Amino acid sequence: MADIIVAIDGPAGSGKSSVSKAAARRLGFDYLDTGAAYRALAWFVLDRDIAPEDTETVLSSLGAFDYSISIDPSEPVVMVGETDVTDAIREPRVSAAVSAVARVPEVRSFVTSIFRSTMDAAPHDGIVVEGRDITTVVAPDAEARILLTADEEVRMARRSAELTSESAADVGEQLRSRDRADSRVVDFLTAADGVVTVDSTHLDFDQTVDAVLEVIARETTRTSHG
Ligand SMILES: Nc1ncnc2c1ncn2[C@@H]1O[C@H](COP(=O)(O)OP(=O)(O)O)[C@@H](O)[C@H]1O
Ligand SMILES: Nc1ccn([C@@H]2O[C@H](COP(=O)(O)OP(=O)(O)O)[C@@H](O)[C@H]2O)c(=O)n1
Repeated sequence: MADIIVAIDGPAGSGKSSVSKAAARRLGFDYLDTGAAYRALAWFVLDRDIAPEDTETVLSSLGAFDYSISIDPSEPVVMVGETDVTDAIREPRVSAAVSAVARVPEVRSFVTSIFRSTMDAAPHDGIVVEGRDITTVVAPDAEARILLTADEEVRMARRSAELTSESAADVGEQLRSRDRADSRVVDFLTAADGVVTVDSTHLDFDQTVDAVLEVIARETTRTSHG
């Protein structure tokens, strides 16, 4: 198991995956994107023509959900069975379905146990794990726990700047409504006790990575001294 666990939570578009990947690469750590599991399950459910809101059928499909993800920060590959779904899980139809499956407590405990096994099997000294409930539920004892935030307009602008066929207004509205739905299930907008907030509203990408690395260095020194 990795000696150092870095837990990072935050809302959509706050920079969790890009910043976590860059920090993991700099530290020689593994990287686990937990949102990818919820997205892959939403993809799987849609692929089987199951309505994402049909909780009973979603739960009965979990036994057939054969999920795997690479934890190399330079090459994240997401598989469901033999299908590479790395790109497909980012499609708007999957983003629109994901909150409905993620709100189900049995789904959350199912994927959380996958995350814990992945963390246990991680080969490097440390692993950066990012999502919505990592600092509070998945790894509350992590050596470093960070809430990555940025003002809503800034997050929407960053997401809209990505290559997409959708208008900025559509991207913004989808992001807002997903955050609204998700925040009814997990509080990822306020830092729990012991969680350090990094607000990237006025930081560029490199400055944000540096700020996160500083918190990791400080917290891991502190925890190793008891
Ligand atoms: N501090 C920053 N300044 C500018 N752009 C950023 C910053 N942090 C992240 N980004 C960009 O914002 C977009 C959203 O980041 P991403 O890592 O996908 O967020 P999340 O995983 O939280 O949804 C990406 O295009 C990323 O490169
Ligand atoms: N730890 C997590 C991670 C993601 N999720 C769910 O998975 C969805 C996709 O997560 P993501 O991290 O890929 O989303 P973005 O912030 O990258 O847009 C979220 O909208 C949540 O519904 C969750 O419930 N708990």
